Amino acid sequence: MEGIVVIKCGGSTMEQLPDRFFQAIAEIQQKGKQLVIVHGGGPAINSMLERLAIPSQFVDGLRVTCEDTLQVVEQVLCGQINKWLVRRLSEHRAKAWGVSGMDGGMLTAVQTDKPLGLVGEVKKVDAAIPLAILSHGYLPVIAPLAVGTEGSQKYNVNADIAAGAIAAALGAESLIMVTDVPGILAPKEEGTALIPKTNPREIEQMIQEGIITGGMIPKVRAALDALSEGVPQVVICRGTAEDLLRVCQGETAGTAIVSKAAQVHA
Ligand SMILES: Nc1ncnc2c1ncn2[C@@H]1O[C@H](COP(=O)(O)OP(=O)(O)O)[C@@H](O)[C@H]1O
Ligand SMILES: CC(=O)N[C@@H](CCC(=O)OP(=O)(O)O)C(=O)O
Repeated sequence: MEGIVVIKCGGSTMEQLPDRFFQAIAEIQQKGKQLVIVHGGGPAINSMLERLAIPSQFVDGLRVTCEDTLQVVEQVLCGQINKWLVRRLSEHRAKAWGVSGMDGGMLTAVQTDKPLGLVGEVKKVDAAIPLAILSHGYLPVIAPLAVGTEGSQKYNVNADIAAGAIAAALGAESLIMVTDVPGILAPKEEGTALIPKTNPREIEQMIQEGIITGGMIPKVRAALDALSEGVPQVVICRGTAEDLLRVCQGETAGTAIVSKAAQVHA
Protein backbone atom coordinates (compact mmCIF):
# COMPACT_ATOMS: atom_id res chain seq x y z
CA MET A 1 0.00 0.00 0.00
CA GLU A 2 1.21 3.53 -0.81
CA GLY A 3 2.36 5.88 1.95
CA ILE A 4 0.23 8.54 3.62
CA VAL A 5 0.54 12.24 2.81
CA VAL A 6 -1.17 14.76 5.09
CA ILE A 7 -2.17 18.04 3.42
CA LYS A 8 -3.02 20.97 5.68
CA CYS A 9 -5.22 23.48 3.84
CA GLY A 10 -4.98 26.90 5.46
CA GLY A 11 -7.96 29.21 5.65
CA SER A 12 -5.77 31.97 4.23
CA THR A 13 -5.85 30.38 0.81
CA MET A 14 -8.84 28.06 0.83
CA GLU A 15 -11.20 30.17 -1.29
CA GLN A 16 -8.47 30.83 -3.87
CA LEU A 17 -7.57 27.17 -4.39
CA PRO A 18 -7.97 26.54 -8.13
CA ASP A 19 -9.89 23.67 -9.71
CA ARG A 20 -6.53 22.22 -10.76
CA PHE A 21 -5.57 21.82 -7.10
CA PHE A 22 -8.61 19.62 -6.44
CA GLN A 23 -8.11 17.75 -9.72
CA ALA A 24 -4.51 17.04 -8.64
CA ILE A 25 -5.79 15.62 -5.35
CA ALA A 26 -8.20 13.36 -7.23
CA GLU A 27 -5.39 12.21 -9.57
CA ILE A 28 -3.03 11.49 -6.68
CA GLN A 29 -5.77 9.56 -4.88
CA GLN A 30 -6.62 7.56 -8.00
CA LYS A 31 -2.95 6.56 -8.32
CA GLY A 32 -3.22 4.95 -4.87
CA LYS A 33 -1.55 7.52 -2.63
CA GLN A 34 -3.37 7.77 0.70
CA LEU A 35 -4.21 11.41 1.34
CA VAL A 36 -5.52 13.02 4.50
CA ILE A 37 -6.63 16.66 4.60
CA VAL A 38 -6.67 18.73 7.78
CA HIS A 39 -8.18 22.17 7.25
CA GLY A 40 -8.20 25.53 8.97
CA GLY A 41 -10.56 28.41 8.38
CA GLY A 42 -9.26 31.32 10.45
CA PRO A 43 -10.50 34.11 8.11
CA ALA A 44 -14.02 32.58 7.86
CA ILE A 45 -14.17 32.35 11.67
CA ASN A 46 -13.05 35.99 11.91
CA SER A 47 -15.83 37.10 9.50
CA MET A 48 -18.51 35.22 11.42
CA LEU A 49 -17.27 36.59 14.76
CA GLU A 50 -17.33 40.09 13.29
CA ARG A 51 -20.92 39.61 12.12
CA LEU A 52 -21.84 38.54 15.64
CA ALA A 53 -19.86 41.43 17.18
CA ILE A 54 -17.59 39.02 19.07
CA PRO A 55 -14.00 40.34 19.11
CA SER A 56 -11.14 38.24 17.63
CA GLN A 57 -7.91 38.09 19.58
CA PHE A 58 -4.75 36.12 18.83
CA VAL A 59 -1.61 35.41 20.84
CA ASP A 60 1.34 34.05 18.85
CA GLY A 61 -1.04 33.00 16.06
CA LEU A 62 -3.48 31.18 18.38
CA ARG A 63 -7.04 32.37 18.89
CA VAL A 64 -8.13 33.31 22.41
CA THR A 65 -11.26 31.18 22.70
CA CYS A 66 -14.20 31.73 25.08
CA GLU A 67 -17.41 29.62 25.05
CA ASP A 68 -19.12 31.91 22.49
CA THR A 69 -16.06 31.90 20.24
CA LEU A 70 -15.78 28.11 20.47
CA GLN A 71 -19.39 27.75 19.33
CA VAL A 72 -18.64 29.87 16.26
CA VAL A 73 -15.38 27.98 15.59
CA GLU A 74 -17.28 24.69 15.63
CA GLN A 75 -20.08 25.98 13.39
CA VAL A 76 -17.72 27.48 10.83
CA LEU A 77 -15.12 24.69 10.75
CA CYS A 78 -17.42 21.65 11.04
CA GLY A 79 -20.60 23.00 9.45
CA GLN A 80 -19.29 25.29 6.76
CA ILE A 81 -15.66 24.76 5.72
CA ASN A 82 -15.51 20.99 6.19
CA LYS A 83 -18.61 20.38 4.08
CA TRP A 84 -17.53 22.93 1.44
CA LEU A 85 -14.17 21.18 1.04
CA VAL A 86 -15.81 17.75 0.76
CA ARG A 87 -18.15 19.10 -1.95
CA ARG A 88 -15.29 20.76 -3.81
CA LEU A 89 -13.27 17.51 -3.74
CA SER A 90 -16.27 15.43 -4.79
CA GLU A 91 -16.91 17.78 -7.74
CA HIS A 92 -13.47 16.77 -9.00
CA ARG A 93 -14.07 13.07 -8.39
CA ALA A 94 -11.94 12.76 -5.28
CA LYS A 95 -13.61 10.47 -2.72
CA ALA A 96 -13.77 12.59 0.44
CA TRP A 97 -15.27 11.93 3.88
CA GLY A 98 -15.59 14.87 6.28
CA VAL A 99 -15.16 14.51 10.04
CA SER A 100 -13.96 16.60 12.93
CA GLY A 101 -11.26 15.68 15.39
CA MET A 102 -14.05 15.21 17.94
CA ASP A 103 -15.68 12.38 15.96
CA GLY A 104 -14.92 9.04 17.56
CA GLY A 105 -12.58 10.90 19.91
CA MET A 106 -9.92 11.10 17.16
CA LEU A 107 -8.18 14.05 18.83
CA THR A 108 -7.92 14.22 22.60
CA ALA A 109 -6.62 17.47 24.07
CA VAL A 110 -6.06 19.20 27.36
CA GLN A 111 -6.60 22.92 27.85
CA THR A 112 -3.42 24.84 27.21
CA ASP A 113 -1.85 26.43 30.27
CA LYS A 114 -1.36 29.62 28.23
CA PRO A 115 -4.05 32.31 28.80
CA LEU A 116 -6.02 31.37 25.68
CA GLY A 117 -9.22 29.93 27.15
CA LEU A 118 -10.64 26.85 25.45
CA VAL A 119 -7.66 26.11 23.23
CA GLY A 120 -6.52 22.51 23.27
CA GLU A 121 -3.06 20.97 23.20
CA VAL A 122 -3.30 17.61 21.47
CA LYS A 123 -2.43 14.77 23.83
CA LYS A 124 -3.52 11.78 21.76
CA VAL A 125 -4.49 11.01 18.17
CA ASP A 126 -6.55 7.88 17.58
CA ALA A 127 -5.27 6.93 14.14
CA ALA A 128 -7.91 4.18 13.85
CA ILE A 129 -10.51 6.65 12.53
CA PRO A 130 -8.58 8.17 9.60
CA LEU A 131 -7.16 4.72 8.84
CA ALA A 132 -10.68 3.24 8.73
CA ILE A 133 -11.79 6.01 6.33
CA LEU A 134 -8.71 5.41 4.16
CA SER A 135 -9.33 1.66 4.15
CA HIS A 136 -12.70 2.32 2.48
CA GLY A 137 -10.98 4.28 -0.30
CA TYR A 138 -11.94 7.73 1.02
CA LEU A 139 -9.81 10.72 1.88
CA PRO A 140 -10.50 11.94 5.43
CA VAL A 141 -11.14 15.71 5.62
CA ILE A 142 -10.59 16.69 9.24
CA ALA A 143 -11.73 19.84 11.09
CA PRO A 144 -9.36 20.66 13.98
CA LEU A 145 -11.50 20.40 17.08
CA ALA A 146 -10.70 18.03 19.92
CA VAL A 147 -12.43 16.47 22.91
CA GLY A 148 -11.08 16.66 26.45
CA THR A 149 -9.81 13.57 28.23
CA GLU A 150 -13.19 13.19 29.99
CA GLY A 151 -14.95 13.34 26.63
CA SER A 152 -17.41 16.12 27.55
CA GLN A 153 -15.37 19.31 26.95
CA LYS A 154 -14.45 20.41 23.44
CA TYR A 155 -11.42 22.45 22.44
CA ASN A 156 -10.32 24.69 19.60
CA VAL A 157 -7.05 23.38 18.15
CA ASN A 158 -4.93 25.30 15.68
CA ALA A 159 -5.12 23.45 12.35
CA ASP A 160 -1.34 23.39 11.80
CA ILE A 161 -0.85 21.78 15.21
CA ALA A 162 -3.64 19.26 14.56
CA ALA A 163 -2.14 18.42 11.15
CA GLY A 164 1.34 17.89 12.61
CA ALA A 165 0.01 15.59 15.34
CA ILE A 166 -2.13 13.63 12.85
CA ALA A 167 0.79 13.27 10.41
CA ALA A 168 3.02 11.92 13.20
CA ALA A 169 0.35 9.49 14.48
CA LEU A 170 -0.28 8.15 10.97
CA GLY A 171 3.44 7.73 10.26
CA ALA A 172 2.93 9.97 7.22
CA GLU A 173 5.75 10.19 4.68
CA SER A 174 5.09 13.89 4.19
CA LEU A 175 3.19 16.84 5.64
CA ILE A 176 2.36 19.55 3.14
CA MET A 177 1.19 22.85 4.62
CA VAL A 178 -0.68 24.75 1.94
CA THR A 179 -0.89 28.46 2.69
CA ASP A 180 -0.88 31.93 1.08
CA VAL A 181 2.92 32.35 1.09
CA PRO A 182 5.55 30.18 -0.64
CA GLY A 183 7.26 29.31 2.67
CA ILE A 184 9.16 31.11 5.42
CA LEU A 185 10.12 34.59 4.25
CA ALA A 186 12.83 36.79 5.77
CA PRO A 187 13.86 40.39 5.00
CA LYS A 188 16.72 40.76 2.52
CA GLU A 189 18.40 43.89 1.13
CA GLU A 190 15.54 44.33 -1.32
CA GLY A 191 12.22 43.08 -0.01
CA THR A 192 11.93 39.54 1.31
CA ALA A 193 13.38 36.17 0.28
CA LEU A 194 12.33 32.60 0.81
CA ILE A 195 14.35 30.65 3.36
CA PRO A 196 14.89 27.32 1.64
CA LYS A 197 16.23 25.39 4.61
CA THR A 198 16.31 26.06 8.33
CA ASN A 199 16.55 24.40 11.74
CA PRO A 200 14.85 24.68 15.18
CA ARG A 201 17.43 27.11 16.60
CA GLU A 202 17.12 29.52 13.65
CA ILE A 203 13.34 29.26 13.78
CA GLU A 204 13.17 30.22 17.47
CA GLN A 205 15.57 33.09 16.72
CA MET A 206 13.35 34.29 13.84
CA ILE A 207 10.33 34.21 16.20
CA GLN A 208 12.25 36.20 18.85
CA GLU A 209 13.37 38.73 16.22
CA GLY A 210 9.83 39.17 14.89
CA ILE A 211 10.67 37.76 11.46
CA ILE A 212 8.22 34.90 11.97
CA THR A 213 4.95 36.24 13.38
CA GLY A 214 1.20 35.51 13.57
CA GLY A 215 -0.06 32.37 11.85
CA MET A 216 3.45 31.37 10.75
CA ILE A 217 4.40 30.70 14.41
CA PRO A 218 2.13 27.65 14.96
CA LYS A 219 2.98 26.50 11.42
CA VAL A 220 6.74 26.32 11.98
CA ARG A 221 6.35 24.95 15.53
CA ALA A 222 4.00 22.22 14.26
CA ALA A 223 6.43 21.48 11.42
CA LEU A 224 9.31 21.04 13.87
CA ASP A 225 7.21 18.85 16.20
CA ALA A 226 6.14 16.64 13.29
CA LEU A 227 9.76 16.27 12.12
CA SER A 228 10.95 15.42 15.62
CA GLU A 229 8.16 12.82 15.89
CA GLY A 230 9.40 11.07 12.78
CA VAL A 231 7.60 12.67 9.81
CA PRO A 232 10.45 12.69 7.26
CA GLN A 233 9.44 15.81 5.37
CA VAL A 234 7.41 18.95 5.97
CA VAL A 235 6.88 21.39 3.14
CA ILE A 236 5.28 24.82 3.41
CA CYS A 237 3.99 25.94 0.02
CA ARG A 238 1.27 27.72 -1.89
CA GLY A 239 -1.82 25.84 -3.04
CA THR A 240 -0.86 25.09 -6.62
CA ALA A 241 -1.41 21.78 -8.36
CA GLU A 242 2.22 21.82 -9.54
CA ASP A 243 3.69 22.07 -6.03
CA LEU A 244 1.30 19.43 -4.75
CA LEU A 245 2.08 16.96 -7.52
CA ARG A 246 5.81 17.51 -7.16
CA VAL A 247 5.86 16.94 -3.43
CA CYS A 248 3.57 13.91 -3.66
CA GLN A 249 5.85 12.41 -6.28
CA GLY A 250 8.67 12.71 -3.75
CA GLU A 251 10.59 15.15 -5.93
CA THR A 252 11.62 17.23 -2.95
CA ALA A 253 12.84 14.26 -0.89
CA GLY A 254 16.44 14.68 0.18
CA THR A 255 16.71 18.09 -1.43
CA ALA A 256 16.94 21.31 0.51
CA ILE A 257 15.25 23.55 -1.99
CA VAL A 258 12.16 23.34 -4.10
CA SER A 259 11.42 26.24 -6.36
CA LYS A 260 8.35 27.52 -4.59
CA ALA A 261 8.45 25.66 -1.32
CA ALA A 262 10.65 25.83 1.73
CA GLN A 263 11.56 22.55 3.28
CA VAL A 264 12.03 22.74 7.03
CA HIS A 265 14.73 20.44 8.36
CA ALA A 266 14.95 19.46 12.02
N1 LIG B 1 8.38 34.96 8.21
C1 LIG B 1 7.20 34.76 7.62
N2 LIG B 1 7.16 34.18 6.40
C2 LIG B 1 5.99 34.00 5.75
N3 LIG B 1 4.79 34.32 6.28
C3 LIG B 1 4.75 34.88 7.50
C4 LIG B 1 5.97 35.12 8.23
N4 LIG B 1 5.63 35.68 9.42
C5 LIG B 1 4.30 35.81 9.43
N5 LIG B 1 3.76 35.33 8.29
C6 LIG B 1 2.33 35.35 8.00
O1 LIG B 1 1.82 34.04 8.12
C7 LIG B 1 0.70 33.95 7.24
C8 LIG B 1 0.34 32.48 7.05
O2 LIG B 1 -0.27 32.03 8.24
P1 LIG B 1 -1.87 31.99 8.35
O3 LIG B 1 -2.44 33.32 7.98
O4 LIG B 1 -2.25 31.41 9.66
O5 LIG B 1 -2.18 31.00 7.17
P2 LIG B 1 -3.06 29.67 7.06
O6 LIG B 1 -4.49 30.11 7.22
O7 LIG B 1 -2.74 29.21 5.69
O8 LIG B 1 -2.62 28.74 8.14
C9 LIG B 1 1.20 34.66 6.01
O9 LIG B 1 0.15 35.13 5.19
C10 LIG B 1 2.00 35.82 6.59
O10 LIG B 1 1.21 36.97 6.71
C1 LIG C 1 -6.54 27.75 18.46
C2 LIG C 1 -6.69 28.33 17.09
O1 LIG C 1 -6.03 29.30 16.75
N1 LIG C 1 -7.54 27.70 16.25
C3 LIG C 1 -7.80 28.15 14.92
C4 LIG C 1 -8.43 27.00 14.14
C5 LIG C 1 -8.53 27.29 12.66
C6 LIG C 1 -7.17 27.45 12.02
O2 LIG C 1 -6.14 27.05 12.53
O3 LIG C 1 -7.23 28.03 10.78
P1 LIG C 1 -6.02 28.47 9.84
O4 LIG C 1 -5.31 27.23 9.45
O5 LIG C 1 -6.69 29.14 8.70
O6 LIG C 1 -5.13 29.40 10.63
C7 LIG C 1 -8.74 29.38 14.90
O7 LIG C 1 -9.62 29.47 15.75
O8 LIG C 1 -8.59 30.22 13.99
